[in-house]
Amino acid sequence: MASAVKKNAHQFNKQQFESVLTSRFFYAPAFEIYGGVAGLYDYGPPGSSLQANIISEWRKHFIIEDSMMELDTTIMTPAPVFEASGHVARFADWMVKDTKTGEVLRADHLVKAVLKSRLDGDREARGQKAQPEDEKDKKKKKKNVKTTIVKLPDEEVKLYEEILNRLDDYSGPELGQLCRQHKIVNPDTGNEVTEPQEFNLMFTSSIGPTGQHQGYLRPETAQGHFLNFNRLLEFNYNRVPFASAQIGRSFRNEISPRAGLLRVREFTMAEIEHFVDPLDKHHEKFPQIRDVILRLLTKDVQEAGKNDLMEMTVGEAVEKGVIANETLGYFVARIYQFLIKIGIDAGKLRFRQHMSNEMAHYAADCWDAEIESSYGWTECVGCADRSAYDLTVHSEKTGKPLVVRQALKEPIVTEKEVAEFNNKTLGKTFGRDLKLVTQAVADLDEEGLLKLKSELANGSGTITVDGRKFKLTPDLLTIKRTVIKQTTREFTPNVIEPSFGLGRILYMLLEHSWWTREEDEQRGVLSLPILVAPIKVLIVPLSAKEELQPIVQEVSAKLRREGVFSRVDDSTASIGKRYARNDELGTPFGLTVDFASVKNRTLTLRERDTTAQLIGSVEDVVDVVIALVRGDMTWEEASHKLAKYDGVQAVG
Ligand SMILES: Nc1ncnc2c1ncn2[C@@H]1O[C@H](COP(=O)(O)OP(=O)(O)OP(=O)(O)O)[C@@H](O)[C@H]1O
Repeated sequence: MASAVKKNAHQFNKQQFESVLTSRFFYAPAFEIYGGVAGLYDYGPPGSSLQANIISEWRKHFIIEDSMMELDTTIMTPAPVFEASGHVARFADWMVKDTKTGEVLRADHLVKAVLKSRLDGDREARGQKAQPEDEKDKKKKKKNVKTTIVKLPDEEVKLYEEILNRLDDYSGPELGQLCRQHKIVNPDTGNEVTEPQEFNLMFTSSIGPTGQHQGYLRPETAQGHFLNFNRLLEFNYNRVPFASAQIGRSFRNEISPRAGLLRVREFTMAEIEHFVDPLDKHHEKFPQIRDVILRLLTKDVQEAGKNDLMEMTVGEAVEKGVIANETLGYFVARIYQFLIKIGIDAGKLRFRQHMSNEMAHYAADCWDAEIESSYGWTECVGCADRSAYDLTVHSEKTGKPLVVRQALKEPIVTEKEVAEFNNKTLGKTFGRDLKLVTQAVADLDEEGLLKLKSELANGSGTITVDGRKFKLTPDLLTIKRTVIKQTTREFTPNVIEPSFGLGRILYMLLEHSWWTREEDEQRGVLSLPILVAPIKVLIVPLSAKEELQPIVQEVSAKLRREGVFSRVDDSTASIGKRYARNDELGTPFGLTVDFASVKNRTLTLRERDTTAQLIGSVEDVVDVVIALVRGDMTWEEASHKLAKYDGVQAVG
């Protein structure tokens, strides 16, 4: 008989949850015994295994499924790369300082926290519920922005709401003006703040012993894909579309990281760059995901100051132009499927479209997978159509073409005016200015060439370069109407970029998986899907007696051989405590080795969420648990398979 999962109905207890994550060493502040550094975390054994399992599934779901080309490019990057990409000029946030203590605050976060707290106070004064906070408001809690229950004038409420909706629009000086206009001060001290200053989030470094080559730690893995574009293209037999993928560390010197794993200074990203013909963004596997239903928060809805989600299939979203094209839609749906597969709660997942003011000028469309947690809604995956921006800027900076040359099925035949130069006479006439003159003629459009042609027919013409006039005569060049047959097409591919932050996803997954037992709210369970659970099977010998050891060894050896990650808990704690501890680690199955195991070769199998138990022979139970871990069998099927042992008693 299937047992039910009995969850405690009480509210999520964040303190209890976070203390379990630390005590079970999912992750913990790095360098703690030296006092720690904000925004740097170390993952312990369960956190590392969980991340490795998420990555393993990510590789299967994206790289293997779509035959992507995997990369591992360097973290240390010379400055010109980020000058070209725009990061040196623009990858920055605005910071302000407390005028007395010097404490550094992110300007937009400060404005948001203070105005939101005033609005919350107003809502309470009006007897309404406060708005749920989002990740960026974490500062508010830490910074003790006390919500004062005061009713505000209606026009002030409207103004604050407008400011909050358009927060991304404000420049640094405008944020400073908002602080002055609305008397926004450091909530911790009541002190005024300085004028906002721009702060680039990249960590700088220098390459080589003399320090003359400036470098940066990459803030994303993407540039490594773009710089290797020509090699990747060749690897793909000079054809698009194709995608490259990379999992690796990125670094951002966040101004004041205060939201646990959600805003850190060093983190693992998994990024895909899908290179596609700008004239053909259809995706051949789109029909496979067409019916995936998504919850979308469109830019139109947000720009109207609302929050309503639209539920529709990806097919419909692309057809109606809500999502810009099939390839972008394909990746949005694949991101959704991945997040659900690893255990993210579908009810706490939405895709939010960037509003016009958030989107980079070159981007065609951009959707963030946002996940809800006790921190509010947080972007965990960005998915953007970045058009031809990245390849174009690197090509311009280096002079190296980053383009696709494609043979045309049908050649394009056109007629146009073409200048033919007589290099001998030109060289004699113009000497060192030869290149300047020929380039200026080559740059003329059809109209310019026709004008010059008629001037030459009348004896001579002139061309002006940088204010200097050069006389051209028919012995120097002729302009002829020529038939041109174009057999290849050259274009810069567009890039669709899904960009995952693994730490954020991992934290969300932990929070969504957490609950406490009805009978005892101190007993927490992490219902991680088997697929990603750090340890799959816990082997628990009932006693420390020697006689149980051979079966413990036998079972763990068999599981090892089958590639099932198990762990023996032979500590002296009671069996209940040992199971409770492993429920907190998210271990889905337990095998109890007791004296009956020795006498009758039986094992007891326990399921984490329901605590249901099944008994059977060592062989059958081990086979069943392997099938369960591989997803080849459900618990229901396991119960049927082991039903023949009903009535067999465990010694416990
Ligand atoms: N400081 C950070 N700590 C942890 N993860 C991060 C951080 N910054 C970005 N990420 C992750 O990398 C992904 C892609 O980065 P992207 O540049 O799109 O983020 P972003 O828009 O700068 O994020 P935010 O606006 O929250 O700072 C994000 O969806 C997120 O999962």
